[in-house]
Amino acid sequence: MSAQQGCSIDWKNWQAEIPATLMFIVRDGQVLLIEKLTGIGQGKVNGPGGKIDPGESAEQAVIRECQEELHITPSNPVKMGELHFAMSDIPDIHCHVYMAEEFEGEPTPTREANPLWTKLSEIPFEKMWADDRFWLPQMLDGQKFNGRFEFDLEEIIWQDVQFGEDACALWLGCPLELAK
Ligand SMILES: Nc1[nH]c(=O)nc2c1ncn2[C@H]1C[C@H](O)[C@@H](COP(=O)(O)OP(=O)(O)OP(=O)(O)O)O1
Repeated sequence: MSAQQGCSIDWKNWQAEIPATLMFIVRDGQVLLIEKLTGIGQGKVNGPGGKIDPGESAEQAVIRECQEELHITPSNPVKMGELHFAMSDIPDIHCHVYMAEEFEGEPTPTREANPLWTKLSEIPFEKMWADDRFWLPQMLDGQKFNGRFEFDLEEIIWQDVQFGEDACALWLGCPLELAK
């Protein structure tokens, strides 16, 4: 990985085509991951989530995606981070990342996802997007973050991840949330 090279993205004026979400539910030393069966990242392990629909806030979207993908409804989601993905082969993505400790329902396999309760010490990074190892462990440790990644296909060619309260100041937010 050549993540130390210069970055070709003008992040100041960067705008993603796709606003999206991710949810990580943690309970009893385990995190609820999915094997993603459809959409962007099909075949990878990730948290449940997906695109934000027009008129939705990021929080509404992440709850809806958990309902659609796993038939569960997370309670009291906490926003933990924003991810900015400049991609080479698919549209750029701006992703809002949440954690929760409680949910209603029973995680159920669907057309879109298989639920995978995973020990926090056994997260299968080799089956996940390449960026996850640079923010997911810290987030599961309670740190908020802001991450920017430039990808060439599946490879990270530039990255910057910041943690802590300073990172929250870098969040772009969700325009629809700001408009509410
Ligand atoms: N580099 C990356 N690292 C990561 O951890 N998650 C990523 C990622 N790039 C994309 N994602 C996630 C964010 C979001 O949850 C998902 C993209 O949304 P999807 O295509 O799954 O949307 P939908 O479930 O709305 O699908 P469709 O209904 O098929 O459009 O992929």
